[in-house]
Amino acid sequence: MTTGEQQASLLSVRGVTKRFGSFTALDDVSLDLSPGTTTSLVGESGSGKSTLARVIVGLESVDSGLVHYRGAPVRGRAARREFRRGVGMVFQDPYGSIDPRFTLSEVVAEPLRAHGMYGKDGRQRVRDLLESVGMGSVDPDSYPHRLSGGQRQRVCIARALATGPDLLVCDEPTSALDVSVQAQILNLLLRLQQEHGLAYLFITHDLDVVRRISDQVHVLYRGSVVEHGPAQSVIDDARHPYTRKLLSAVLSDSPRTRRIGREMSGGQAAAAEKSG
Ligand SMILES: Nc1ncnc2c1ncn2[C@@H]1O[C@H](COP(=O)(O)OP(=O)(O)OP(=O)(O)O)[C@@H](O)[C@H]1O
Repeated sequence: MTTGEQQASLLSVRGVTKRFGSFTALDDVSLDLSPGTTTSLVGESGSGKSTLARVIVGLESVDSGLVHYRGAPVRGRAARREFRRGVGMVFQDPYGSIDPRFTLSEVVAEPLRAHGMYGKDGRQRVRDLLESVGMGSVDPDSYPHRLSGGQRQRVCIARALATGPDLLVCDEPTSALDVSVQAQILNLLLRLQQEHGLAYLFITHDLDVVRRISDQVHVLYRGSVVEHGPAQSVIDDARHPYTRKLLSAVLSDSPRTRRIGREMSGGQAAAAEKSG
């Protein structure tokens, strides 16, 4: 890659290798994320998707390789801090991701406080964030125990957006939710992407969802990227045998994927997003 290409990408992963003991979870992985676009990461269970997501957001160290953010290596204290402010993460399990001892406003305010951004208008900022994820009618001083999975995931998304990131890493953000709620959360993420110009790195097992939301797809197999490219061409014209196998195994036209597809399409999207 040239320096010019590296500057054009919002986030660039270069030659990342990650081992757990003698097991190589990621083997020389590279990928680039462009501003405002969605890149999906697909692969069977254990292929290294979550490990790559964790490496990208700095939750996991690497054995070799480097992550560049906005054209500069994420190295040193100042760069890591800027990176943490610019990159949010949404996890799979909205129950495990929120500490039940804190109120909703405390949960959402946490990254603002960590980055010294709470300030005089912090409370209003938290309200605006909750409003932007469809939680404006919920008391911000209440505790999360009564919230549904979808509502919790909305709070997690508000928290991930608190510092004004330009990239969200979403590790199967809907797979722990009921099918109808999955579509609502996906529609919410799509709306937020449009409103804020967000880039997404989206990990999912659901290739129907990949088809609907992705600009680019990377296919991981045993810790290596075996195929990548525009979503449509990877899905419709997969070159690697593993991708073809994965597609035929997962892209079955199941009732579940058909239903998400219906709920995400057309005019139902806005209505579907409202409750969740
Ligand atoms: N902390 C760890 N210690 C040891 N091995 C680990 C650790 N984290 C992940 N692994 C291993 O690395 C491999 C990749 O795991 P990872 O969770 O990244 O896969 P994945 O593609 O996200 O799978 P899934 O779709 O099931 O979440 C797996 O074999 C896993 O057991």
